[in-house]
Amino acid sequence: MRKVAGVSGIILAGGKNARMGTDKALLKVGPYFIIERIAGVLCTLVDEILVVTARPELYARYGDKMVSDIMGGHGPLGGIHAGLVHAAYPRALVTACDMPFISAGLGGLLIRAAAGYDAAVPRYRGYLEPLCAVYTKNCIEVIERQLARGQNKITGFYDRVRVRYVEESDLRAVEPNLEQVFFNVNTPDDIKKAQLIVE
Ligand SMILES: Nc1nc2c(ncn2[C@@H]2O[C@H](COP(=O)(O)OP(=O)(O)OP(=O)(O)O)[C@@H](O)[C@H]2O)c(=O)[nH]1
Repeated sequence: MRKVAGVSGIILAGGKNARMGTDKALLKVGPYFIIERIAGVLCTLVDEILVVTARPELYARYGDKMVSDIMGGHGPLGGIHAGLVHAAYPRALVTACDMPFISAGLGGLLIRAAAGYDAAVPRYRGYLEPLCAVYTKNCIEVIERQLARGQNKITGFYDRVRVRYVEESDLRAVEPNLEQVFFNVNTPDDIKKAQLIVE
């Protein structure tokens, strides 16, 4: 796959991991840590990788820049905001740090779909997947205003920017196993499921 120039990659790794009880991103699925798998896919697509985390010492080897939330305590949307502010490029492919099976096919499709829009967000089985999506710096200001109102819902600002919703038929054209690519690990049981997939 050819890289689209001028795109950042943002890995959100600032969560509490309460359900897992340990850092999800540093659990292994197959021979690789989850964050290692994600960084391996992102580096085929983007020109820099930012990890948004309060613990840079854990993740330094998986990104070019370690950055912290600027508006902390707002959950993943605070991480998206900080990533966009610190990104060197106007567009960013954003992923959670707990999605072991994200693919270059999906990421590439989202980057291409975002052309002419402020964001590109997949919709799978009727649900948006805002933690595996492309956002541009045009979103920064509206996110700031939303967070300042104490509203942390990731999709809460979508009606104020131009969002390209990437529908299931388009997603399937590049990625037949959508259930797998959007799978995220939250609990010890999820890790067992992920292991079964790679075995
Ligand atoms: N930068 C940043 N990332 C966050 C924050 N909260 C969650 N994330 C990330 O957003 C993604 C989804 O997080 P969740 O699974 O909803 O929450 P979590 O805190 O990781 O896990 P739980 O504590 O079990 O809910 C993961 O990649 C998290 O690391 C935050 O406040 N800041």
